[in-house]
Amino acid sequence: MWRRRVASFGHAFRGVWAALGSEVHLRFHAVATAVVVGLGFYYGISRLEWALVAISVACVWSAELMNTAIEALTDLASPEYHPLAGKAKDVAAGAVLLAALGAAVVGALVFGPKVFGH
Ligand SMILES: Nc1ncnc2c1ncn2[C@@H]1O[C@H](COP(=O)(O)OP(=O)(O)OP(=O)(O)O)[C@@H](O)[C@H]1O
Repeated sequence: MWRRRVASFGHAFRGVWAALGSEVHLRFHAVATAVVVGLGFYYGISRLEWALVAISVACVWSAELMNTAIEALTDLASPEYHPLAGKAKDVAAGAVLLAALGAAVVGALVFGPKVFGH
C-alpha cells in the first residue's frame, strides 16, 4: 500500500523532471518561479499574498505539465496532420495562456505597488 503510494510519487516527480528536461517553457517557468519567490522574500509579502502567488505558480506549472502531456499523446495518436490534433494542442496551449495571464495579474497586483510605490 505505502510502497505503491511512494512509487506513484516517484512516477509523478519523474514526469516533472522529464518535462523539465524537454520543455524550454518549463525551464523558463522554473526561473520565473525562483525570481518571484526571491521578490516575495525581498519585499516581505504577506501570508495572503504568498498564498495568491503559490496558487498562481502552481496553476501555471500544472497547465504547462498538462500541455506537455497532451502534446505527447497527440504526437503519439496523430503524428500526421489532423485538424483534431491541431485543436487538441491549441486548446491545451490556451489553458497555459490563461493560467499565465492570471499569474501576471496576481504578480502585477502583489508586486506592482511594492516595486513602483502606491
Ligand atoms: N499533428 C498535427 N495536426 C495538426 N496541427 C498540428 C499538429 N501538430 C501540431 N499542430 C499545430 O502546430 C502547433 C504547434 O505544435 P507543436 O507540436 O510544435 O507545439 P508547440 O506549440 O511548438 O509546443 P512546444 O513549443 O511547447 O513544444 C499546434 O498548436 C497546432 O496548431
